Amino acid sequence: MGVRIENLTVKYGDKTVIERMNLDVKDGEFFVILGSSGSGKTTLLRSIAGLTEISGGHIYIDDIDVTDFYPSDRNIAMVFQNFALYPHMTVFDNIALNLKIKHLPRDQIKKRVEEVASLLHIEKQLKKYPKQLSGGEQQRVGIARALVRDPSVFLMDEPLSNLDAKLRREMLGELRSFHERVRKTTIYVCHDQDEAMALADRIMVLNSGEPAQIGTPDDLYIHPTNLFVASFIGNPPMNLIECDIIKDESSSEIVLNGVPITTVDHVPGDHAILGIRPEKVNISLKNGVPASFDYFINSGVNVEVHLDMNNILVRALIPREELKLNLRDLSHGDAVFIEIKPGPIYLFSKDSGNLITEVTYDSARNVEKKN
Ligand SMILES: Nc1ncnc2c1ncn2[C@@H]1O[C@H](COP(=O)(O)OP(=O)(O)OP(=O)(O)O)[C@@H](O)[C@H]1O
Repeated sequence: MGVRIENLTVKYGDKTVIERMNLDVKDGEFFVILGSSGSGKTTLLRSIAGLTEISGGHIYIDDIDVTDFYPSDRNIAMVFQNFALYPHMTVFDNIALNLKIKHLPRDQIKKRVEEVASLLHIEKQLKKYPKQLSGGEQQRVGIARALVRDPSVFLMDEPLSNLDAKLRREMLGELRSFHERVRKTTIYVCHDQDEAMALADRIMVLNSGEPAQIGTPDDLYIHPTNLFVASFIGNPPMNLIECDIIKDESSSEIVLNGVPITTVDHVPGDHAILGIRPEKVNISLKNGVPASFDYFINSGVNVEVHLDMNNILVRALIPREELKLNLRDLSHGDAVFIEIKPGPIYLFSKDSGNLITEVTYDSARNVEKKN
């Protein structure tokens, strides 16, 4: 059950966008395909829908090989970023259209349309025509038109991207709540990591048509396996700073800006990229790795402090109540120290970008100020 992709290859002319991709989306899973513009998200989704011709491989929906099926025979419902409502039909008729085509009994159609309309808070708009609705309401009608059906799979391509920030937030909650209730396999394409983290059971991060990592939002956030995912997931993004590796016979010491941070099992090379989440960085006037204060941004619950370490920006995200010093006493360029809080830190290869090791940093061994 669910959706299975085997050795999928998609080409446009002689340009290969997806090459021999394998993917298993479980039955009832909310699966998000996340990637930047041009990474192949839409191509992948349209291939599953049967709207893009594929050059090789197989696509299974509910264990049926649908590779040669027409889109209309794949039992899917799609929501696009740009969709057209029928202007001469009421909202009710727009939503009911697919059910009428299937000749469902009238009372059942009415019940289903009203349920979905209520879920998306457009129950008062059912008698109106599309042009009497705001952009956000029209978008909800487009989504309702897909949700009202009972397909094997929902395929959604950036359905919220035309909405303003507040509506988008609301709709994220509604889509997730709908999914909790129906548990229908959903494949959802977006480029926004906050949206992906909010919705997904699992996320695939796409990098130039290739899966960079597949996992739960927590997997990707806590255990990124490469620099691409580490820098893509997280807001503000993970600090990625070049460090030195000083070796003795049995172990390697990670040294940041001249200050030893921690010892790890032997790792290759003399340099690596150290990854530290901004929420694991604190600012101190006494202990830690030398840096200079740049500026801070107050975002309510947290304060985001920008620090400079040899021309590299290091962000600290500090809960306001944990702040031990008054940031307004600091001026641009003042010497401060970066303290690392207990928790995971990451070492990535400078060459391949792959994770070398993940270490649980222990503050008991916190670095001392060097004189
Ligand atoms: N019909 C087409 N003909 C030729 N090249 C195409 C076609 N559609 C997409 N491409 C190319 O394939 C690559 C992947 O495009 P795709 O639209 O799948 O990316 P995407 O991740 O969905 O991007 P976006 O977020 O901008 O929609 C891009 O380099 C794009 O230029």
